[in-house]
Amino acid sequence: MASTVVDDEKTPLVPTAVSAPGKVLLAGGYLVLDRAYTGLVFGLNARIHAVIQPIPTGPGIVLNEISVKSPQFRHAVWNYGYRLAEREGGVKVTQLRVDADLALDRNPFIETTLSYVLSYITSVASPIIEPSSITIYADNDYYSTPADLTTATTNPTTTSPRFYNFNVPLSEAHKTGLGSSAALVTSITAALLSFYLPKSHFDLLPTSALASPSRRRLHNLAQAAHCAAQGKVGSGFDVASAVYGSSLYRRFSPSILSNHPEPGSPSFAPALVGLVEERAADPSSPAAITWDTEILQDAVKVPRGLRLVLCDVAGGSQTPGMVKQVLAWRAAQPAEADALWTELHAANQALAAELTALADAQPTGSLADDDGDEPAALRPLRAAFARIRASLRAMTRQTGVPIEPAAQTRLIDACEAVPGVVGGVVPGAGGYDAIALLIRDREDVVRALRELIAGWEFSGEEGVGGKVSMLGVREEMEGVRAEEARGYSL
Ligand SMILES: Nc1ncnc2c1ncn2[C@@H]1O[C@H](COP(=O)(O)OP(=O)(O)OP(=O)(O)O)[C@@H](O)[C@H]1O
Ligand SMILES: C[C@@](O)(CCOP(=O)(O)O)CC(=O)O
Repeated sequence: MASTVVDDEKTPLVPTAVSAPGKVLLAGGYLVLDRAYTGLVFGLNARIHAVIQPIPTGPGIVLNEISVKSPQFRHAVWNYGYRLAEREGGVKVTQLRVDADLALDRNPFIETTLSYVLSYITSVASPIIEPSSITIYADNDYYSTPADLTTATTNPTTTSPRFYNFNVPLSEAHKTGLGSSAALVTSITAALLSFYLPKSHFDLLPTSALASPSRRRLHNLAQAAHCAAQGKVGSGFDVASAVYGSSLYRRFSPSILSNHPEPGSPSFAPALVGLVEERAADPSSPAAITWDTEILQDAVKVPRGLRLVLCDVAGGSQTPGMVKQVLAWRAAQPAEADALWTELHAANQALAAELTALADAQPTGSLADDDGDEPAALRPLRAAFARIRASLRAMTRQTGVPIEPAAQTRLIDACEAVPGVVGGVVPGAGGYDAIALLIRDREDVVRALRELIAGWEFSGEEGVGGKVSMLGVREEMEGVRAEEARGYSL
């Protein structure tokens, strides 16, 4: 364990908690990788929470250690030592062994985030980082719930725990695809910045302000850390929605991140500050970087009385492989791809426009109100979903990649036939992972859908099969937010 003797004058650090939402890319999968197009992304009411607190030490001694744990999972403890690297290389973070006999179980998202955020903090504030411990809590819908937990929580004599103890190692948990890594990186980044930096430099309030410089720095830093941990520069819609919540999203130019130095390499720290604060790294470097991300919060709304529903399809798809194949096809067939991309983009825009128009036109009343037949106002929305699905099926046929495969077509068709279901799509990259539905927000509609899904035997063309389950999540407009640090426990 690394230790350093320092001055005993310290500013007291106070326990701090932050949460960031998961996401669903309702429309714009693949297209959003290209700045010419946008994605319609909704934040979800399933959040990842990070609670950070000081580790008490004896007078005059500072341990250079940050410990992170995720108590919902077995053996999910990661301890890190840190030190300033030479030649402005930032903070070097090294995982410490919890037990000499156990192999190191690395968590690249946590390790990379620590090295990015500590490098930034030591560059703009004190070079001394006091030790801390971080606890992660994930809302239950991020992972499929084992049957025994479901049974326990449906038993009327027990109350459902806010955060399940999944009682398996994280590597064995089945993710439901809500963007756990982006919400994790965003909440840890925001927690560290709030904890170590003075309010004058970083303040998460006010919660929604697009113009907030703190939120913008958080976005830039979390995107950089997430891409580095993933080992690739994706569109970043998941981190953007973790920070800003639901929006019509246009990605940043990939070149902003693709040439960034590695942690530990000379000048990593000033380059990172330049990237986060959008100023030239030093007087001799070229112009300042400006993130060209576009986040239109007002262009995304859900009309009163409607809600999103997500269903998890057991089995799942390998998204990275699908993305590679689709992009390779697009490069090989530019004319065909252009036509397809143009039509799908128009269909996606039409859905966003219909949702917003309907939300703005309904300042009172609710589309869930029961006055006999389904409101005629929902017809254009149905048409918008149908148009998107037609394009996604064309994409499936032309690329040969199972974006909306026949098994998903059958499932979405069946859901759309339930009265009160307005429309459905395969979200994100599509495939066998999930479906997203827009429904009238009524008990009877949810019940009918639940019954259909409970009895549904999913059987895909590629041997993918299993059960479908309805998640307990819905859309939420708000992005990252400060939480009350007291009161978190399993
Ligand atoms: N509760 C958690 N505690 C600690 N680390 C976590 C937790 N949840 C996720 N992670 C980290 O995030 C990784 C999963 O990230 P990945 O990008 O593969 O999934 P995702 O973001 O949920 O998926 P998708 O992009 O399909 O929505 C895990 O391997 C782990 O490193
Ligand atoms: C295919 C892509 O556009 C969306 C992938 O979304 P998801 O992980 O399936 O939710 C990739 C990306 O935007 O980075």
